[in-house]
Amino acid sequence: MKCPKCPAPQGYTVEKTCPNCGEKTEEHRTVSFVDAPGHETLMATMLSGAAIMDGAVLVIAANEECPQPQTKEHLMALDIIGIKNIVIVQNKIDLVSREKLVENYHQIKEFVKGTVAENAPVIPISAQQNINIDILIDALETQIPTPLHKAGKPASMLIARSFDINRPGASIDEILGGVIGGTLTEGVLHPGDELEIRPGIKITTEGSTKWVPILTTVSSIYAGATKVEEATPGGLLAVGTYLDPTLTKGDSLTGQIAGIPGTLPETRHQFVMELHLLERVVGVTKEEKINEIKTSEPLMLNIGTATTVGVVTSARKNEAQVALKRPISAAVGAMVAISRRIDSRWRLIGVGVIKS
Ligand SMILES: Nc1nc2c(ncn2[C@@H]2O[C@H](COP(=O)(O)OP(=O)(O)OP(=O)(O)O)[C@@H](O)[C@H]2O)c(=O)[nH]1
Repeated sequence: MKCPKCPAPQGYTVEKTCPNCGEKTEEHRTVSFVDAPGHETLMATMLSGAAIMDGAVLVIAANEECPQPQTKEHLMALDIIGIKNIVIVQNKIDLVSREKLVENYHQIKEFVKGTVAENAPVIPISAQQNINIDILIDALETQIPTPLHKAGKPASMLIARSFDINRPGASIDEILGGVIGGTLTEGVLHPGDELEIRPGIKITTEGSTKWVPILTTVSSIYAGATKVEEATPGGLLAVGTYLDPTLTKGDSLTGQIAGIPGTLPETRHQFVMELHLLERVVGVTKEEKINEIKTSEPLMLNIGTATTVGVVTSARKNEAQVALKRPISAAVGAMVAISRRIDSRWRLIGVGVIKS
């Protein structure tokens, strides 16, 4: 929300009235946040979220040495996935002296040198004490613009969640079918639009298996708690459909793509990707060199919101072919985050670009 009278940054507020002058605020922009995982969580969560992000806030604690292994891993992921709109937050400034703060700032600048975050602004804040949050919002506003350019294409949505129940408090006419949650990567979506979902459902008959795309119609759209008549790229949506709720139950459609029928990328059970491997494994105390990808090794692959395991069927220096355990719908040129199992955890080792 923004106050029409007070200039930014004091004008931003979550309140319906401006805390500064009492004027009624106006809705300025809807923003959704995807949290990155804590120490024990797999990188997949962060990588699958990364595909739908327009920008990133890299939070660094001012009272710790920078970089921490996890921070390194996350910056590397942003770098290779190609998220360029970044704001660095130097948090917990209430816990350190001015000298320590400056020292930590120089560590941050040294750490991001030569990376995608090299020129990102560093905003010192205290989340707990509510210091400089308005300045941070201002920085987000300029560094991460609303992705208007994506709206002029056929609607395509990456599905991050799917549910068998409607939102609590939904009216009776809305309780119709399964709900899919995610974000539009392109295009504009309205209630009443037809939707195709790919790869769809797995059907096994007489020992043979095939994946069949699902067709449905949008019944309602929510952006956060607000029912909307039009959804555009940016922000997380809950899209009501007329699907049998058993099809959307328990995140069963997570990783699939929904869009205007006939415009979605083909379903792939295997593909060849061009490889861009990192030099070293990041995020482990001893940074090991990354060896070449070998035939028969299993890899965890993140494409959009999909996570699948692929077994390498042939490998050359800059190229690998993988057979997928679970098919995906993805276009040529789509980015694949590649992880390898190292010391019982999946670790990011590079990216691939789908060739065929
Ligand atoms: N003093 C101080 N403490 C803070 C500040 N921000 C967060 N904390 C504390 O730091 C701790 C960790 O905060 P979280 O929000 O859980 O951090 P996180 O990065 O999500 O942690 P993970 O679960 O590991 O991802 C909590 O105890 C917070 O109260 C701050 O600005 N100042």
